Amino acid sequence: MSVPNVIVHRDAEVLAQAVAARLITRLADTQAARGSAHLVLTGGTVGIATLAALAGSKARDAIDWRALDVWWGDERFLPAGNPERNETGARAALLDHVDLDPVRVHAMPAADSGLTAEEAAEVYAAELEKASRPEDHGLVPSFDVLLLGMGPDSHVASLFPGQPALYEEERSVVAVHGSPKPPPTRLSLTLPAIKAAREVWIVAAGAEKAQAVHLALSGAGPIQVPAAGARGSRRTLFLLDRAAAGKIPPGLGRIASP
Ligand SMILES: O=C(O)[C@H](O)[C@@H](O)[C@H](O)[C@H](O)COP(=O)(O)O
Repeated sequence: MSVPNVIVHRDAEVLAQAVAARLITRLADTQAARGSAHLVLTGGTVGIATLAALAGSKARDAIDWRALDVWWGDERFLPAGNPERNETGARAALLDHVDLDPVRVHAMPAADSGLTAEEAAEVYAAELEKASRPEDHGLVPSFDVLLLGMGPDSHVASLFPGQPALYEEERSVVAVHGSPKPPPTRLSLTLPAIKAAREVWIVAAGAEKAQAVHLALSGAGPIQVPAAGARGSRRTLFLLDRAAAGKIPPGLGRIASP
C-alpha cells in the first residue's frame, strides 16, 4: 500500500484544471505503454468539475478515448437518467462529448433496472470480474487511476464512517442503505476493490474537508476514517486546494500553484 503524496493547488478551479491535466498525461502514458487504460470516476462536485475541466482541455484528445474503460466508484441507486446519478453528471460533463466506445463505459445498474440494490451490486461485481485479467490477481481489473471525492466526514465513494460496507473483505461491490448523504440507497466499490487500483487520487476542495484530510493523513483507521483506507497499490495522491489542506502537518504538502 502506497504512502500518500499531497499536492496543494491555489483554489478549487485550479485544482480541477490541474487534476484534468494530470489525468490526460497519466492516461496517455498508460495507453502508450499498454494500449488501453481503466479509469474509475467519482461523483460529487469536485469529481464532476474535474471531468468538465478535462472536456474543456485542448489536450484531451491525447487520450485514446476508444481504448479507455470507464468505471464508477459508486452510484446513487436512482432511475436511469436521474440528474442525481453520478453517471448522469459524468455524461453531461465529459462522456457525451468524447468518442468513447460505449461497450467500455461501465455504468452501475439503475434503480429502474428491475434489480434490487443487492442484485445490482452482484451484477456490477460480475462485470468487474469479467474485465479482470490473470495478471490482475483479483476480482477487479488493476484500475490505472481511481478518482475519489471525499466528504467532510472522510467518506469516499459511498463508504461512510462506521457503516457495514467498510468491513467487507471479500466482495468488490456492495449495496449501501441508510447513507447519511442522500440518496439513502447506493452502490459502492469496497476498500479491497479500491486498493486494487494502481493509483488512487483523492480530490478535495474547501475548508470543510480540512479536518477529514488531516485525519486521513494522520494514521487513523479506515472504519472511522474511510479515506485513510483508500490507498493505491503503487501511488496515492491527495490532490487538494489550499482550503482543504489547511490542517495538514506543515511540510507535507507541495504547493503546486503560486
Ligand atoms: O456519490 C457521491 O456523492 C460521491 O461519490 C461522494 O463520494 C462524493 O465524491 C463526496 O461526497 C464528495 O462530494 P463533494 O465533492 O461534492 O464534496
